[in-house]
Amino acid sequence: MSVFTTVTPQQLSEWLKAYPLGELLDLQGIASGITNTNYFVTTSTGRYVLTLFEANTAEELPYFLDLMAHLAQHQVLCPSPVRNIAGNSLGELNGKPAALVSCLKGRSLEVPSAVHCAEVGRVLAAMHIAGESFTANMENPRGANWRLTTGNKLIDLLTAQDRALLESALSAEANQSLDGLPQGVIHADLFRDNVLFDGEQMGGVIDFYYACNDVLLYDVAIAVNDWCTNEDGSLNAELTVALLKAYHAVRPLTELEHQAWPNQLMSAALRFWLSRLYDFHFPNVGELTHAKDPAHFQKILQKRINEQASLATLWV
Ligand SMILES: Nc1ncnc2c1ncn2[C@@H]1O[C@H](COP(=O)(O)OP(=O)(O)OP(=O)(O)O)[C@@H](O)[C@H]1O
Ligand SMILES: N[C@@H](CCO)C(=O)O
Repeated sequence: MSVFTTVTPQQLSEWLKAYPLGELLDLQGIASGITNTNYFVTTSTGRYVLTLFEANTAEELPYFLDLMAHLAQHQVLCPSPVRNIAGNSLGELNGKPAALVSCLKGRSLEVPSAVHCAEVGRVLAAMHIAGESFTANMENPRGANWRLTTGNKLIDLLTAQDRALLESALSAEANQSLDGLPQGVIHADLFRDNVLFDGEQMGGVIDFYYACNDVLLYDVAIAVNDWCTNEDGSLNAELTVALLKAYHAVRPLTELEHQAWPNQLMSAALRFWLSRLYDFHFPNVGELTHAKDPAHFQKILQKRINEQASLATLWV
């Protein structure tokens, strides 16, 4: 269930007096999502999504809301935050930071086709290009330093096999050079549950709350590891090439990026294995987010390490 903080129609009608959105017609809690409270809101001017932020503080949120506004202004398919009459897109409702954004069409997919993967590649490249003119900066909270310190916190809790896997991933990270790889604003969590599709038509990308500055190819690797992976953790060649080709058509990938591709796939798998392991071993009492299965990313990481040589052949 994803209404952690209840909002009544009366409370929302009162709150909406600060917004140029007309009269409240309907309010429906959204069942999916695991971190925040989300509602579909219909007013006399349209349909919106209301989010009450359960994890982020009011100080952290302007970067993400400003980024979404910037990307939407640059025709990237993503929610556009609604400003209130005073010009603010971040407010407070029932004690939580709260924002209204435009409602996108569609729903998330579990089993994408090559057409869907190509759409994801295209929108990701468009996002990376539009991000070039976004001036605010955010260090990656799950970047290489975090991966190293988190790996060190976890290592003694792992089985011998997992410890060996972690050691080889961390040592591959320490030996890779990121020099010359294009950097910029990345989404950093472009999984299937963060993209909405209406048939083959993309509604847009949601959930920008891990966005930050980092290597652009790393963002592509995060998406490929989720969108283009077979049951056994190996890469699906057709889906991978579809995503990469569509991306390349919008932002051409370089030879240096080709060389870095196997390692970036490995780093992206390591990041999510570690965050899932961390949530499993150190559950945050009182936090609403539910731990996801670390074994899924253990399998993907193992494949990315075992198949380094063949990964380079899946390219544009
Ligand atoms: N702008 C939007 N337009 C349409 N639907 C949206 C929008 N934002 C969110 N949703 C719907 O709400 C659901 C929950 O949103 P989301 O996945 O962002 O939840 P969360 O709890 O905030 O984050 P997460 O579950 O990733 O931790 C989505 O699956 C989608 O169906
Ligand atoms: N997409 C992440 C959770 C949100 O960051 C995962 O699947 O582990």
